[in-house]
Amino acid sequence: QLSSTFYSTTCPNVSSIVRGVIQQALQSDARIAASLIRLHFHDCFVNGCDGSLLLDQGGNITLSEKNAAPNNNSARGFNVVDNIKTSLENSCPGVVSCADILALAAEASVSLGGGPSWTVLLGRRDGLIANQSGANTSIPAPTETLANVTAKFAAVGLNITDLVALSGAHTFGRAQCRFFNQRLFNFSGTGSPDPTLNSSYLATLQQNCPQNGSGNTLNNLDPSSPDTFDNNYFQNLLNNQGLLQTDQELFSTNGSATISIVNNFANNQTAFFQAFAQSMINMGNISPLTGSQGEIRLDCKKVNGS
Ligand code: HEM
Ligand SMILES: [Ca+2]
Repeated sequence: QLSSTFYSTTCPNVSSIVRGVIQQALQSDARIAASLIRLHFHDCFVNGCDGSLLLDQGGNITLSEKNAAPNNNSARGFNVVDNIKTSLENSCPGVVSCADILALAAEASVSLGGGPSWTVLLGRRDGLIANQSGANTSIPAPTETLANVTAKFAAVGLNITDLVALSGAHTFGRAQCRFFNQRLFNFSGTGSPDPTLNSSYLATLQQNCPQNGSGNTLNNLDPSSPDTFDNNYFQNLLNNQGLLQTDQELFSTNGSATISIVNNFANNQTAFFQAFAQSMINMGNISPLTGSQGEIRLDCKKVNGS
């Protein structure tokens, strides 16, 4: 059972310390807020929100989550998590878990980006293991069908409103060409691009991600406001300007119950912000370790004593 007051006597300034480090990091990296919220997502979908994503490979950690396909050369921001941890160890030694740092960093990142604030529930403890195969199977891939992605959310207790709201995190941050270039030239062996791609947006993307070009080139997930947390992502979907296949599918899958949710969020930013905050709380509640389970890691990259 998580609680909003978990650190109120042991680390009363925890939220402002987390926020301060992120604010500092944003000065030199406009993308870092997006990168940090993604870490919380990739942590929570694998063994619950237990900081398992943060463990480096080595010693008893034979196969890290960092090295799993959805994270390798993709998940970033680990150095900022370490800076937050160092700052917290200076103020409240041995008290705040790395799993809670990710939950707090996600909220601060959204709010600093112009999005909603919410009360973060706290008291998660850090796990002792990583689950690389779990990361490979439980985190949705951008080429999956909507039915598959929906099933992966349902597997952790999240419904289609959560799926649509949380996909709205693609209102900021970047994606490498390799995650969507299957849409640009020969979609599903048709010899043509994905028909749900807006034609001028398609031309831009083909230019930035040419055939035989580097798959690592970065693109804004939300071309209309790349670093701002707003509802433009949903307006983009209405214009066939979703970057990932899984983004556009939320609106372009015939008969899907997600369509009316996208329409609502595109027309009503307040409704999106409210739903997003609730869905972040729902995601943060996925199977936390509490009480005497796990530990409070002293270094987010390593299990204590290893
Ligand atoms: C619905 C299924 C989802 C899929 C298939 C998906 C897939 C992806 C992919 C492929 C990238 C680009 C990574 C790269 O280029 O290295 C990305 C980036 C991102 N994702 Fe998702 N994602 C999903 C849901 C979510 C959720 C639930 C959140 C958070 C609540 C989220 C937040 C982000 C953010 C903020 C970025 C940009 C990160 C950065 O710039 O470093 N995504 N996602
Ligand atoms: Ca945006």
